[in-house]
Amino acid sequence: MRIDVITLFPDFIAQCAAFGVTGRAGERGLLSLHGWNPRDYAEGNYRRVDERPFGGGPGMVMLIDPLRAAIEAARAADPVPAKVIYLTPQGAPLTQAKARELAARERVILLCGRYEGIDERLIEAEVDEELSIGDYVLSGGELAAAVVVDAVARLQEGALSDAESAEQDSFEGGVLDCPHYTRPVEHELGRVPDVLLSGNHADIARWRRKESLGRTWQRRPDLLDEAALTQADHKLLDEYRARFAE
Ligand SMILES: NC(=O)c1ccc(NC2CCCC2)nc1
Repeated sequence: MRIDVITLFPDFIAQCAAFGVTGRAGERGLLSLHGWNPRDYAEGNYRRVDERPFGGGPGMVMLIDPLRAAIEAARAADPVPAKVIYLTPQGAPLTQAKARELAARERVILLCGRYEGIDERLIEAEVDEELSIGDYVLSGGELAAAVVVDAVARLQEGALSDAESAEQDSFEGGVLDCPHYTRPVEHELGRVPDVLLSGNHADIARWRRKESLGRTWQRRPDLLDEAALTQADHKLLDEYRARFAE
């Protein structure tokens, strides 16, 4: 997968993707990341990329032309067509399902704004989708872009070893992850649940599913409504809830 990022701070994105799973995905040729700086396409002595907003008000707005030229340069760098995604609080929420959809694409161009945002005419003309990583405001779209890069990189085939498999992801199947334990079995903070030591894989899978469902019920009941629960799931959830009825 190829990701082009339009940003005033290309090094920022390169650094975010240089470590761990994203770094390894790059080394394995599973993901290629390219930064395009609108300032390289800005004209005039000061190479302006922003200007004051019409209608007054605080802050600055990013100019159309440097952004448009950077997007065109990114498009021209590879024959594969790419959708342009603008990271903004006004965007659709990024979910694991959306991450999987993006991870299946050959190319994506991520557009990062700064200041108060970008001229609306550029959004209308060049942006295919607007995405938000959460309901809060950041000083730039770069952190949101880095989150998207991470979420799609780990989903590239071969990015995660079997031990790290994305199949058991939190939100996989729309429910939260179960608790995880490792050695030592006994610790001053407590003991590992016996079922996980039993070697009985059916019991372990059942316990993990029950914990995932139970935690989702407790912490994110909104997700539970969306998740397609089987009859067996409902039984597990009843068992989990029974703990609190006593
Ligand atoms: N929640 C988010 O995904 C998000 C994205 C961009 C942003 N700030 C950018 C947007 C235009 C100027 C700064 N803040 C928040």
